[in-house]
Amino acid sequence: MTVPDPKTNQNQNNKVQVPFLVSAPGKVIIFGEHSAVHGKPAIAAALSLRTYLSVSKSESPDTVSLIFPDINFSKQWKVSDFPWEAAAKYQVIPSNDGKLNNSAAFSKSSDELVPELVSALAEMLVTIDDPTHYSAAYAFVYLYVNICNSKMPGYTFTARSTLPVGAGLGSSASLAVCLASSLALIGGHIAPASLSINELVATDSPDSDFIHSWSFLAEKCIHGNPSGIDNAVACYGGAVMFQRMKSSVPSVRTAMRNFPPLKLLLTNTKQPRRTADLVAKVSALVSDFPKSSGVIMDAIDYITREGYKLMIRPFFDNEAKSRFRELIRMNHGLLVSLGVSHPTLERVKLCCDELEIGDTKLTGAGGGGCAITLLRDELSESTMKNAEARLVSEGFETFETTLGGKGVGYCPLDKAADVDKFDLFRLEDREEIESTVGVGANPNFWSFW
Ligand SMILES: Nc1ncnc2c1ncn2[C@@H]1O[C@H](COP(=O)(O)OP(=O)(O)OP(=O)(O)O)[C@@H](O)[C@H]1O
Ligand SMILES: C[C@@](O)(CCO)CC(=O)[O-]
Ligand SMILES: [Mg+2]
Repeated sequence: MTVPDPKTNQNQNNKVQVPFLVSAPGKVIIFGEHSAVHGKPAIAAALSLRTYLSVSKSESPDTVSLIFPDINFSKQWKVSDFPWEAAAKYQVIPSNDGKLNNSAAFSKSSDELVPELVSALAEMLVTIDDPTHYSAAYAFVYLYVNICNSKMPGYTFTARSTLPVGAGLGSSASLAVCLASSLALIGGHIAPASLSINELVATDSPDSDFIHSWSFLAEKCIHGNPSGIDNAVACYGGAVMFQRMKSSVPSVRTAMRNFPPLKLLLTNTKQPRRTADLVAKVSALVSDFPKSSGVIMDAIDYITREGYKLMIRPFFDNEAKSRFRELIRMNHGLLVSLGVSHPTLERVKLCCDELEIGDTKLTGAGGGGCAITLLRDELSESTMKNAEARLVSEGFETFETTLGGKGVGYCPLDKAADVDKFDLFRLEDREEIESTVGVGANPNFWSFW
């Protein structure tokens, strides 16, 4: 983490030049969604589908603007509308000797939202009725007052995803990581990223840890009670085994460097749902039926650990693959018993079972959203084409993606011409976003923390 000038709260070295872009990946949970919230381990990997966010100076210097076309939402505030005084009591501002002058607040704010600040921010959000809009704006204003300050000029934040939003692939966490990284850059708390796509990171950097801790709070604004797995993957990338610990003990995140090349089909049911509702539903079940639901959570725990053992074997051979598919099938059944499947997800599963292409489970919070099918090896191209055509004819959408990619990234927009060319708002669709700014199609534009 860099040390900002205490007067301006801006880092003098490596100061970011506006405009710029940041980006973070979505994720797929292989085992352990929902049980992860209740302290069990889960396994997830970063997707090549990502969220992109641009920061530019607002036309009017005292206006902060959000432009979120994927959810049909835009909003403006005046810089002076933000509750800076309330924020100052809890804000973490590193002093120039590099120590946190409010370290108690830092450790508190790094895993809990500050209730006084939440109520001070409520007034800025009163006119927003739609929960989708509300949660995205809430995450933004919470981070903005904590990470930025009243002396900074107004900026415009535009976000676009190549991920389906609210469909189980971690769109909220990838937005949370984009917000945390962009605000940390303009607040002068971190330096622009410098690692190229092929450089390996031996240990987490303080800058990525800073982004990670604030993205967790943004996820809290969106989800209520996240385990932290989604924003950890969106921030650090790769594949992980993750376990949330009891409060005050940090979560355990074990990078899985030899993640086997899984052949997955991703199917979006297009059934809308909110992770916040599904997490609350499972928590209610846990408190109504602690013993029965506890046994289900324990079974998912064993499945995840069995899956982990198979995945870290030096050879992910045919025997490992067939055991792995059994685990996928069992994990889905247990999620059904927790009440988080949906008729559309069951239709995807039925379709894949009938076509005998592999084993299917819901991924992410369920209730709609996406399913993953771990495909059998020997499937021909025409079998796969027919299967995808059948899923599409039933109203679903299939995705091709690769697993285990990079975490949060940064792309400077040096020339004025870049600003028009990379105007996220104007880009037509996922394909155009990917081909114009995408990390996959343009790896040389991007650096990573
Ligand atoms: N591109 C985006 N633009 C604006 N807001 C977004 C975007 N992506 C995600 N969000 C915010 O995140 C919310 C969706 O988060 P939610 O956790 O319900 O689904 P998810 O993250 O896609 O799935 P899961 O949590 O199961 O992986 C949206 O309602 C919106 O508030
Ligand atoms: C449902 C859940 O387990 C995964 C959502 O992607 C919630 C979480 O872990 O935060
Ligand atoms: Mg989410």
